[in-house]
Amino acid sequence: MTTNPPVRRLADWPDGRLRELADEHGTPLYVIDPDRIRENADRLGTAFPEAEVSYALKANTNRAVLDTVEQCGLGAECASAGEVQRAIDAGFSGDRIRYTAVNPPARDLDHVVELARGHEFVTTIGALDTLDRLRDRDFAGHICVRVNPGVGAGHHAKVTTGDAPQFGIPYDRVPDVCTSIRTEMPAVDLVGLHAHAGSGISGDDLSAHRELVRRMAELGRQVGGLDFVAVGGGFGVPYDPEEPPLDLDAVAAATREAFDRCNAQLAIEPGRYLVADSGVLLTTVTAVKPTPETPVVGVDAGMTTLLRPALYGAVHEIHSLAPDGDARPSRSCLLAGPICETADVLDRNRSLPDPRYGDVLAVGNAGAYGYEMASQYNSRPRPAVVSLAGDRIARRETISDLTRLER
Ligand SMILES: Cc1ncc(COP(=O)(O)O)c(C=O)c1O
Ligand SMILES: N[C@@H](CCCC[NH3+])C(=O)O
Repeated sequence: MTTNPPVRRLADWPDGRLRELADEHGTPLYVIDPDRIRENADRLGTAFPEAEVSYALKANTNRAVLDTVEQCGLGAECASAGEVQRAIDAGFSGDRIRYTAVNPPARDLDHVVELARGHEFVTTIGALDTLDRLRDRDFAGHICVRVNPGVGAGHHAKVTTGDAPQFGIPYDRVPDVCTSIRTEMPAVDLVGLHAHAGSGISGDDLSAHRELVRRMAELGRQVGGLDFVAVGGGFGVPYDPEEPPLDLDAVAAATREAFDRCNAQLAIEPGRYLVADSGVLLTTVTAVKPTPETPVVGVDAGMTTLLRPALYGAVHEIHSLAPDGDARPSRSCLLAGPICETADVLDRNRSLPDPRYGDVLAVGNAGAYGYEMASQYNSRPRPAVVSLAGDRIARRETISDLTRLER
């Protein structure tokens, strides 16, 4: 059974403290609560006691986040040489790191092969020629094969990976590929299989998750002699306040049942589930423009701060932190950021206590794929990140940072 609340909604954050942080550090500002990451890690560990749980770094690579995850004893699933380096720097030992190479650039392989000599982590290949490229670099070590399971799931087609051809070796070819690795490549040790259905799995699409796990267990039995079979991450969190939280015990039960009779260890690699509700984004109202239809409310966080609404049409919970908000009438508004793109809209129809210039708004579930996908487009410096306790865990970029890399 789970031991702590399965979701932290925006209303559970301390408004007064968020206002203080906005005053002290300015906005846009990401606020991260490491305690919530620990609670999420505990809940995963309780639901999946038999599994090796690795954090998918791509959700949030801030060093304070990685330190917290490392202290929780989880592993690190890395998508690039940069993420492997970050994991090592944060103290993850090689046996807790897995590098999942997706069409890896040569520079990534150079760096990773060098790191693997000292740290002996597992490298997951999604194409046979990646193995040839590793051998060209005298790679010797642990290999895992990424499978394209032909089963996808996710909150949006853009993040549904299990049936996308660019990820993994087609399911039916995997046994032969594993045989040739074992017979023709003595320097590498095949230790696992891996697949990932996609990101943002909700209670409704558990059937896809179950089918992926079933297929992977079958493959694990067929290939045999493996240390682990990884069935990916993708556990969703409710962005809509009305949506119930993912029933983690039900996901674990479905996984266990489908993984039946596979001798290898079950491995999972959630990103979003660990960090999404550990973070909020604070943004300030910079303009209120009456229009004949929905009034436009300008805010200082745009698609360069939080890309998810523009990229996926994602809808995040948004609250006003105005101290007198309860006394104001509600108004529907279009919340737009400061970027010269029509897509730069946080929400087209959001009801808020009559927004006024200077109000601070809080955006929920911003701990995953928020800061991580921020950019400097329109020459907007990236925001600061602070912990709920007030530690500055990433400084705000300045205008001079924008040209730091240029001659
Ligand atoms: C290979 C792999 N593992 C793990 C994850 C983590 O996904 P999520 O953050 O949805 O748990 C992803 C992202 O979708 C991924 O591509
Ligand atoms: N960036 C996506 C998740 C992608 C996961 C990467 N495989 C999101 O914000 O929902």
